[in-house]
Amino acid sequence: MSSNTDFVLAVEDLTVSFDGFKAIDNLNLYVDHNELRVIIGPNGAGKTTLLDMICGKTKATSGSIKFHNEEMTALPEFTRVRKGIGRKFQTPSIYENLSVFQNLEVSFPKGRSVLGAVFFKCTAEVKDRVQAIAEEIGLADTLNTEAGLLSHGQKQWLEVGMLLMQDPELLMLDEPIAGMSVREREITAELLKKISNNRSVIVIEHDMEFVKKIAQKVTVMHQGKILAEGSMDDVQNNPQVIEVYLGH
Ligand SMILES: Nc1ncnc2c1ncn2[C@@H]1O[C@H](COP(=O)(O)OP(=O)(O)OP(=O)(O)O)[C@@H](O)[C@H]1O
Repeated sequence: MSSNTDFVLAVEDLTVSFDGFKAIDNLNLYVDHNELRVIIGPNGAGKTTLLDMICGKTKATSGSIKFHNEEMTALPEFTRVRKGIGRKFQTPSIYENLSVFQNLEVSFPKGRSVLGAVFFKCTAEVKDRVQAIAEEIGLADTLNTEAGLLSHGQKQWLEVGMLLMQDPELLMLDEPIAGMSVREREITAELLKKISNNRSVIVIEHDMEFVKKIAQKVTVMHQGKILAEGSMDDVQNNPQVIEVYLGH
């Protein structure tokens, strides 16, 4: 299949092998503008590896990753970030000793380094941006709180906010609700729906209750390939999906 310029992300014939083992095997994936895509599949299916390859952490053995029709495979991770690919890892990387405000402030593209932030002049533009993002992630009332004092869920939302400060067009999250309470999961579902109103979001998730809450289109991976793709109903009723994943 040839690349399609209408997609935010077009992954084609993507393969990575580790000592001959193909963790991603000739995979094609297309993500639309403002789409919230959920990727599910058994352990070892290659979900995390796929996100690692899109963000540039893992190099492809072969194949293509196009972001806005621009080939990404040869670009380093930081260049992909600059171009608008944001990735949230499972372990939070917030600065515990800085306030919520400061964490967001240092994530603004111009003042990204922590050292730089000490001397960083807080312009009105940055302040407005911090305020808007803090409201979006539900932390507007905790701007002066030290990040280390936040609840687990709040820390995760702060990290999402730090990524949003860079205004990514594609945001990828790996198991965003791990360790969260029921209430925090509900808030996270709403947050993900909200942020996908004006950007594309890819979420890897194992918790099917959560997937049902947020899913538009679901991609099921198995052995480095796509096993099925479609609505929640489609994939839930797919016998192959039940066999390799949902039936367990
Ligand atoms: N750097 C690497 N070197 C060798 N093998 C790797 C490497 N990274 C991943 N793998 C292997 O590739 C396969 C896919 O792993 P991956 O973590 O992407 O799966 P996953 O679908 O995210 O699983 P989980 O749901 O458990 O997180 C696994 O068999 C894993 O051991």
